[in-house]
Amino acid sequence: MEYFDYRDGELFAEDVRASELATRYGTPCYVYSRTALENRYRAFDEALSPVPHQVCYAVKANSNIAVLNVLARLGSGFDIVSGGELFRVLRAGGDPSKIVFSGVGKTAEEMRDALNANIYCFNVESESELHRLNSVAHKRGQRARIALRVNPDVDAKTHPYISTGLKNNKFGVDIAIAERLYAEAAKMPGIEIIGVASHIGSQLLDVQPLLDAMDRVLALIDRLKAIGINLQHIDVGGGLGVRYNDEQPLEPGTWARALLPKLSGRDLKVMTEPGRAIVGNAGLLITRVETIKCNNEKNFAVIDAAMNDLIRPTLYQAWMKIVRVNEKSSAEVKNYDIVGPVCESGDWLGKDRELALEEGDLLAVRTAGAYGFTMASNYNTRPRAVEVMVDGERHTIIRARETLDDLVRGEALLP
Ligand SMILES: Cc1ncc(COP(=O)(O)O)c(C=O)c1O
Ligand SMILES: N[C@@H](CCCC[NH3+])C(=O)O
Repeated sequence: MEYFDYRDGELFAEDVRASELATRYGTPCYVYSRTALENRYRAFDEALSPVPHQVCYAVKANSNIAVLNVLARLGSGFDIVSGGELFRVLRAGGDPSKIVFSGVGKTAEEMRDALNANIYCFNVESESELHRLNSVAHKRGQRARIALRVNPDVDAKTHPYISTGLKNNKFGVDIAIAERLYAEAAKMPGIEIIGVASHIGSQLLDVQPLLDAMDRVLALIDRLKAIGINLQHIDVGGGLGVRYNDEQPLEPGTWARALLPKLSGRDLKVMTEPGRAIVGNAGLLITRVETIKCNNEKNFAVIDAAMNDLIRPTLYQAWMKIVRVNEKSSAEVKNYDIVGPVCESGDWLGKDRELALEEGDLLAVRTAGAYGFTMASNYNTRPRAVEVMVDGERHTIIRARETLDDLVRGEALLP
């Protein structure tokens, strides 16, 4: 199902004209579809329905509290990586008993906050973290429920910046030492072992690396059983990709049908942490062409969105689809680099795009719901964009555009 589709040549977000949103809220403007979010969450929930499971949406992909709230209402849990994300989930009405806390550098303060909230599980990523968590929890007279996030050393075949399950990545505990660490954890007074986790990378299109990782994790689970450590859950991570261009994404149903048979006969709850696959195609970024210019026979369309709004193209050389909001144009089709106003040559959202453009035209960057706004910055003292949620014919601001005062908040002149 398409949530952002053309009707009579005009791009709609659900039942609202994208041009109406641009006029009403200004540009650049992130727009999310509530129906898309809900349907994508349900696709994961239903795919895992044959087994006890919990979908924990990865907050980093899009952490707006309205997005989190829509998912929390459907029963979603959350995968967090910071005290800030914990705060957001709680503010959004998320259930702490469905929170898993990943991340390689949890501070003692973050651990205390998460213990205070009584989250479901810490995904421990190093030996040092295990000792720190034990000591923080024990001092409070608590036991922290943990899974070790193991690094299974499989190649997820994705961009090196978003691959996380290889030996040379900083994530997780080397699976070769996991058994020893579990045995040590079993003796720690501040630790209760409940599971195991792995997450091998993002924008995965092939199920095989996920199956390979699972085989290694299941072998570990068997070794642990042999030494008397029985786990309650396996967290298979997130990472399913979406279609930016012509990729064939791995659908939740296909993924689950490949994964679940491996678990038959095992009494394990399945946890998963999808981010991009839930929000990626639930969002787009509307932007306006400010200036058309030609340098040395190269055409540039300078838009009012920039690398500070959407850094994926320049950071990962990610190809993101850029379309006209109004398909019709009397302008000549030319080859453009679509660039922002930021003072960096790397400030581009698309290169070599064949488009008919005039100054003032509206464009939309598709599949911008994941790792879009959450990676935005204020570089060049640019206020971050407004975020809007559409639900049928309704539309609401879920984050106001930043003001100039917002940008200097907390700064001070010398006395
Ligand atoms: C531990 C963990 N879980 C879940 C995710 C979500 O990944 P994705 O958005 O690719 O589903 C990430 C990010 O890659 C992660 O590091
Ligand atoms: N930010 C990355 C994904 C990061 C995954 C985090 N573990 C992207 O936009 O593709």
